[in-house]
Amino acid sequence: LDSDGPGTSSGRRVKCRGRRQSLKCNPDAWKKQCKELLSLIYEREDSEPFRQPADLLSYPGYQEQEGESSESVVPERQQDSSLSEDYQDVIDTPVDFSTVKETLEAGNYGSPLEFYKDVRQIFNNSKAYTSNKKSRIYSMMLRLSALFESRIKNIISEYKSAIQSQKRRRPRYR
Ligand SMILES: O=C(NCC(F)(F)F)N1CCN(C(=O)c2ccco2)CC1
Repeated sequence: LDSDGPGTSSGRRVKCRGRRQSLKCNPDAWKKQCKELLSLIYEREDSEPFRQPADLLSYPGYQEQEGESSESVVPERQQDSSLSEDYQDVIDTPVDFSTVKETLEAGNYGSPLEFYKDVRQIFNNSKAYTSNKKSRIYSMMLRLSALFESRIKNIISEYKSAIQSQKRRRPRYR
């Protein structure tokens, strides 16, 4: 916990005095922060392979968009669109950003930690599926994962301190 500055000899956190709406104390602030983080992810071209489920046969379309030699984007295991059997064999828990977005917008995440768990599954699936650490999609995942981790850690620590300060404060009689 960062220091509260002078006047708190006990070192107790007084940052959450008064209205809960202030940024540091609102235990619901994480929802908007995660929506904003998801928008940022969608803006990045690196998220394109992860915006829809990989078991669709839309994969061949992906090569046209790339304009690069098809080897660079088609997963090493598959040079044709039969990705689905292979992908489903290898990946037990397929997840993509469209399902994460729906869950968040439906209010079906109870905390940013649940959101974090699903997004990390997207990245872990990509690590599990790739057979070549130099593949184009794998390198896209690495960049996106670095961006995500740098942003989610503050969302989670603010959430944890908001619920901590909620527990320690005197019960308020309504
Ligand atoms: O088919 C898709 N996405 C759906 C599409 F094509 F509509 F965007 N993907 C993304 C997930 N995959 C990977 O993480 C991966 C690692 C190494 C090579 O691929 C497989 C390929």
